[in-house]
Amino acid sequence: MVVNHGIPVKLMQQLQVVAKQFFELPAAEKEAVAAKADKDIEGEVNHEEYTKQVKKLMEKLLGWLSEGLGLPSEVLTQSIGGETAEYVIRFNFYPPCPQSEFALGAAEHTDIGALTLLVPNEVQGLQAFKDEHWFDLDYINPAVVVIIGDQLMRMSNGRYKSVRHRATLDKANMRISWPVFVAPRHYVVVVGPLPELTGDENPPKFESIVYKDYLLQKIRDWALEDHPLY
Ligand SMILES: O=C(O)CCC(=O)C(=O)O
Ligand SMILES: [Fe+2]
Repeated sequence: MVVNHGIPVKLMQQLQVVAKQFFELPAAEKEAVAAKADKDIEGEVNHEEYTKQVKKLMEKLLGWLSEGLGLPSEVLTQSIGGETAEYVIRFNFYPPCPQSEFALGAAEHTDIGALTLLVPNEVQGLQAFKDEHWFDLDYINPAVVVIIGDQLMRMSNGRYKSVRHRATLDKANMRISWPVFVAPRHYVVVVGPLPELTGDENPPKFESIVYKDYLLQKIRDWALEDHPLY
């Protein structure tokens, strides 16, 4: 979790307010807003500014993670395609569920991309799997949760591990989370262990493949495991 992340707290609060308003709209209006390519929402939240700040933070973290591997800071960002890397923001809405012990908001998974920055609202729900147990990630305002994804694990030849995580439902409150994912654009970038990290003593633990093929493989595996796709 990072706290001094540089994303203005006011922007994070605006996101929360607007997402809540959006969720509370009747279904038909929701569709109308979505169809208008977020125009109404854009009026109230400075999305461009938010995206710019998140990208800056993402690049800073990728820089530190590169240095953590003993490599120049730009290596990881470059390896996912530099300026061509794809940033995707998702809004997850988890309605209250009185029988929350029988359901999950998001089934367990690892994130497919390189790195995820997640901002949750104040309702606890995110859990990470470690040492054979699920742990609650406590909500810390205004922290941003950093989740290592599959591509970072593969690029680092396993030195960074992608984190299994899931989201539970709250009995009484709606939970919202805003993850921003960074990943290569599907068709062009080959992702695999960085050559600087492999050699005779460190054979590659992962195959180098085009990101799109990795995605397809993962979706196929999920389908075989009967994982819900979302
Ligand atoms: O809502 C959460 O806290 C987790 C969401 C998540 O893991 C995802 O969208 O990939
Ligand atoms: Fe996730």
